Amino acid sequence: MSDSNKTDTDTQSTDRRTMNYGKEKVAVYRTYANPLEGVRTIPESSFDGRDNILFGLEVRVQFEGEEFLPSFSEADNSKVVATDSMKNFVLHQAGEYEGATAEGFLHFVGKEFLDTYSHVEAVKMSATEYPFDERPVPGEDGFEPSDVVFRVSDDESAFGEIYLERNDDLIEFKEQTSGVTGIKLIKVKDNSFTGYVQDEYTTLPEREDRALYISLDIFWTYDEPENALGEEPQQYVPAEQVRDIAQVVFHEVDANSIQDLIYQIGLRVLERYPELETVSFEANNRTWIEVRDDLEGDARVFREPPRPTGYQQFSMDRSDLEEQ
Ligand SMILES: O=c1[nH]c(=O)c2[nH]c(=O)[nH]c2[nH]1
Repeated sequence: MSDSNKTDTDTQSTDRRTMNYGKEKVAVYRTYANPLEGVRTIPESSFDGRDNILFGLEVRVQFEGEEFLPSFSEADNSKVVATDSMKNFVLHQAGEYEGATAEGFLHFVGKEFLDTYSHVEAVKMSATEYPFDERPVPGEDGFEPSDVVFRVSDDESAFGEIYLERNDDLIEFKEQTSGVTGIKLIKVKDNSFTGYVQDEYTTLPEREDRALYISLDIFWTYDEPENALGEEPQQYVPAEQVRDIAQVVFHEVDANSIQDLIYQIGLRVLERYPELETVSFEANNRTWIEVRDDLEGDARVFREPPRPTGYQQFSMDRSDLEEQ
C-alpha cells in the first residue's frame, strides 16, 4: 500500500506518541499447503480455486504495546522480542498453518504471537504474495499444467493485512484489508478522455479514442473480518477473481477516464460480493504517447510517456451501489 493510503494503525498512535516495531520483507515459501477449494465462481472469472502447491509471501510484522516504552526511553531490552526472532517465528508457523489463504496465515501467526508474548498488546501483520505460474507440459490429452514446475512471475499479487488487539483475555480481530496489487492493463482503443477543464494551462488534446494503460491496486474490506480468512470459502473473495473483474469491466466499458473506469469496476466488485463493505483503488496512468496515427484503420505507433504521471485514489461502499 502506498504511504498516502496508510491507515492509522500503520503507525500506532496513542494520544501522546507513535510506538511500534517489527520486521518486514520476511520472505517465506511453503510447498504443499492446503488447497483453496469451494470458492464461489463468478461470470467474469474462470478461477475456482488454488492448489497451493507453492505458496510464497513477503510478510511484515508489527508489534505494539506500552511495555516497549523502556526499550526506547531507557535502553532496557528486557521486553524486546528481537525482530530476528519474529522472522524465525513467521517461518516456523508457515509449517503449522493448515488453511489456504494469505489472510488466514496472517491471522494464524498474529494470534500465535499474542498467545506467546503476553505483553504484546496488538499485532499487525501484512503480506504480499509472490506469484508463481503453473507451466503447461505435454500430457496424455494435450498440454496440462505441471504439478512440480512453476514459473516465477511478475504478475499481480494478492495482498492481505490484519490487525489483532488484546482486550483483557480476548483477542479481537479489529481490522482487515485484502487486495490485489500490481495489475497492469492496456486497452488499445475504445477509451476517451474529454470534457475536462480548458483554460490557459491546458495543452492536452481531447481524445475521443485513446489507448489507455493503467496500473491498478484494488483493496477491499469485509463486513465481517472473519470472512477474509477463507475458512468459509463461499464467503471468501479471491484476489484472482477481483483481478479478472477489473479486466472484464475494462473490456466491456467504453470509459471516459480512469476515474470512470475504476468506479465501474468497484460497482461490479460490490455487486458480486455481498460480504464486502468497501472497495478502494489506487490507479496510475501509464498511457503511451501517440506518435503516428496516419496508418490504416486503428493502427497507431506509440512511445513511452514522460514523467510526471497521474494517479487516482477512490474508495466506495455499498451506498454507491444503492445509488445506481
Ligand atoms: O483518465 C484520465 N483521468 C485524468 O484525470 C487525466 N488527466 C490527464 O491529463 N489524463 C487523464 N486521464
